[in-house]
Amino acid sequence: MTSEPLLRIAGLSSGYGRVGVLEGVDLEVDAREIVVILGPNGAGKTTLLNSISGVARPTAGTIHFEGRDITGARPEQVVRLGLTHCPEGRQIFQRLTVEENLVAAHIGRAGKSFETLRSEVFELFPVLKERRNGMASRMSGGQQQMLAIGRALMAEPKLLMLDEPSLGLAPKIVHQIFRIILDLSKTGMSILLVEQNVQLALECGDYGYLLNTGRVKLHGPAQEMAEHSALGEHYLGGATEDTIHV
Ligand SMILES: Nc1ncnc2c1ncn2[C@@H]1O[C@H](COP(=O)(O)OP(=O)(O)OP(=O)(O)O)[C@@H](O)[C@H]1O
Repeated sequence: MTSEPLLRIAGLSSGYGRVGVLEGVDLEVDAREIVVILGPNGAGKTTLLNSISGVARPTAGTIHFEGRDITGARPEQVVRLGLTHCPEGRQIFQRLTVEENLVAAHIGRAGKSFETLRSEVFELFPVLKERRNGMASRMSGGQQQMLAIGRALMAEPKLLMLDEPSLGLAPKIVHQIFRIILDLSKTGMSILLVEQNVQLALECGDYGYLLNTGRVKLHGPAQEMAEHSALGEHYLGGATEDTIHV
């Protein structure tokens, strides 16, 4: 018997108001898995995360999390179920301190206290502990990204959705962020990762999906995706019509 995936998306169409973006997207994330979503600008990657987290409204299809139908659920309901979205662009409170940012992100979802969660975040990102009383706006881009991930972790996610965590960061910091993603996965957390850094994302991930013009164009185990010639074609605009399962 095959077990139910942690997240199961079937035939999802979604967008903003009358603007349709996604069409017929099928995607699954298993427990402890790192699933990577790739695709050129405007492909619909962020819209997919927004649809799961309740920011964009699905117009067709279903989203199940731990077997529960969450299609069209509100963001605060989704996060309470253990699905946390760390959005693109490090959306942190610039005028609050590191500590205050973490306090504001704590929703008291499950069993762990604020202090325990904060210690876990500080262990993962020692620099946040060092700068706990410093203003977020005074930190570097990499440190702000760490704080954004730290904030997401304060909600105790079972599935963490990360939207382009490496965007605009120096290579050394990017590697550090990917190392953290792997470490989080080892703790049993599932990760849904949107990335423009294709090579690194597929090295780190278990399974990949390529989106283009709101549809899944290619999907398969990360290693096989990395070797697939169609991956480059989609980035260069030579899209094929059907979904390829590698
Ligand atoms: N709030 C919005 N209202 C209307 N249209 C939107 C909104 N946000 C995004 N779009 C449109 O939806 C389409 C997909 O955008 P989306 O941000 O999901 O793509 P993406 O793959 O994440 O791209 P990028 O890598 O550039 O962030 C684009 O055509 C974009 O203009």
